[in-house]
Amino acid sequence: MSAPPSLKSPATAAFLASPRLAVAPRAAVLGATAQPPRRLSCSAAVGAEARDLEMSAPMDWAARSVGELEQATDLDTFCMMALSPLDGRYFRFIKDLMPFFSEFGLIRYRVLVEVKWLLKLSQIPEVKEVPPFSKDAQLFLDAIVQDFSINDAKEVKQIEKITNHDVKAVEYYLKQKCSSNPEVAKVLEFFHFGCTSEDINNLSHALALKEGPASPTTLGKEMANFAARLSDIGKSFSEVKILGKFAGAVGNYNADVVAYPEIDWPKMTEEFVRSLGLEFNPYVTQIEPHDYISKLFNLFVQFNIVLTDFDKDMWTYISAGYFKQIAKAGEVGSSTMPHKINPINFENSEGNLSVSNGLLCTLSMKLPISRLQRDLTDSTVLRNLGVGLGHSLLAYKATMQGIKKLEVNKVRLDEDLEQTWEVLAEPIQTVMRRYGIPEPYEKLKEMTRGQAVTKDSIRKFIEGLDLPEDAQSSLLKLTPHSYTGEAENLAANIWNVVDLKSGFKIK
Ligand SMILES: O=C(O)C[C@H](Nc1ncnc2c1ncn2[C@@H]1O[C@H](COP(=O)(O)O)[C@@H](O)[C@H]1O)C(=O)O
Repeated sequence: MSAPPSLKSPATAAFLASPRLAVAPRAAVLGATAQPPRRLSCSAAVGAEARDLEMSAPMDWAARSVGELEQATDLDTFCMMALSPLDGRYFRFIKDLMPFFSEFGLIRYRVLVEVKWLLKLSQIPEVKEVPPFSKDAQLFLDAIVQDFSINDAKEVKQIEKITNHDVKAVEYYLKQKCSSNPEVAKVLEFFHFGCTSEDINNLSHALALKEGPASPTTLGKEMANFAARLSDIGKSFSEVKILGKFAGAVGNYNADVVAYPEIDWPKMTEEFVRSLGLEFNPYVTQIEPHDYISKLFNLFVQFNIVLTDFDKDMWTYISAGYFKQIAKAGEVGSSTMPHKINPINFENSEGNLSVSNGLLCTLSMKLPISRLQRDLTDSTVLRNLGVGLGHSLLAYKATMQGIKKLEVNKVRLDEDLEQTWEVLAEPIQTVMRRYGIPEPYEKLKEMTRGQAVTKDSIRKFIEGLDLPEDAQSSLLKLTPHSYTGEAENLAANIWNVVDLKSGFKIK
């Protein structure tokens, strides 16, 4: 790779012109393969005789598999070897998040912000050194963002190997890329003008969060209580403002003000941040303080806690037989019990919600803390935004999949209700209180204690009560099946509180 043409300092140019970081030959990296496998020995006493067991150290197969991975060009090999289950086993469920939260995504957003900032500068009359671009030059710059590919991101990574500064690498990449356009080539030094890296980074992360999180809809229409709880939290997502800063290295526009004192920088940068569709945070240090990410993730955590409660209830209903799971031909429930269909989707969801909340809590507790102007601890931590959200997305998909497989087991529900006539003790007692019959609770206790409560025993008890005729006849009509109060109406009216259209939008 040649040095970016815009680099004027001889020292920097010489540094950049120096050979690329030497990549160690594969054999050296995998040095272990070249050596004979180490032997581990241990003693084991078996009865009276003790003998040495010799085991091959795992280095040979491990190194071989890393070698295969390094040579691989197919997705299956990468998935097979991924350390994170999100990137491997569950790749197909969360791949939609990857363009936003991967290394590629971050680089692409940085390119977008740098290009848009150059375009913004060209529209500020006081910045005469960057005159408005012609239509062609604008199209050229837009195309850099629109057509930005994984190969382009790889070019940026090559530059980063030399700079060891990931944001600077993007700036050099753009300078290199734009040197072929005569109009843009004249203003290359205005890429990253007046910016600190964090001006670019915070907007990139904010855009990823704004465009990336999936929008789960309501879960379980018939589960009205959960739908209402989840929807209530869901509405709060839209109240979190995704914020951006662009105020330079200490949050005061120091360098910008010296270069162009006549410009109203807070106003100009607010316009810029808003033009990206983000809210503006004027009170910042070198970094946007990340409080909004904390708020957002705390909401995800709360949402995930309710969903965990839902998953556990569904698991319990299934195990009680209230729901059947529709079997899919070819699928195996248990390797040893052929009849079994486990509630694996709800279990997968519960597990991933737990992993997700662990990560989201860590992120939300860590990110708002940075020493003085900033420390760089957030840089590496922020690379995990997508991991936390990825486990959530995986869980939401698993719950949805679980719900799709369910079938209400009416026979089982009827059986259960038929055996629980004692539930009518509550309404009978309440009607007795209303009509002033003394000691209603005690009388029912006496009737139900130590005896099976049946349809007949309940009927006999009601007939023996001194109640107005209509109250008595409505009690006689009551069955465990019909003792459901307003449940049906409440379930039907759930759409008054659950708004599927705007429930989960993030501003
Ligand atoms: O505008 C600036 O750069 C100001 C500078 N602060 C920095 N701001 C943002 N990024 C910086 C900063 N410093 C380093 N780096 C680069 O961040 C990268 C950190 O890598 P990782 O820990 O893997 O996330 C890694 O690429 C680092 O090189 C300061 O002097 O305070």
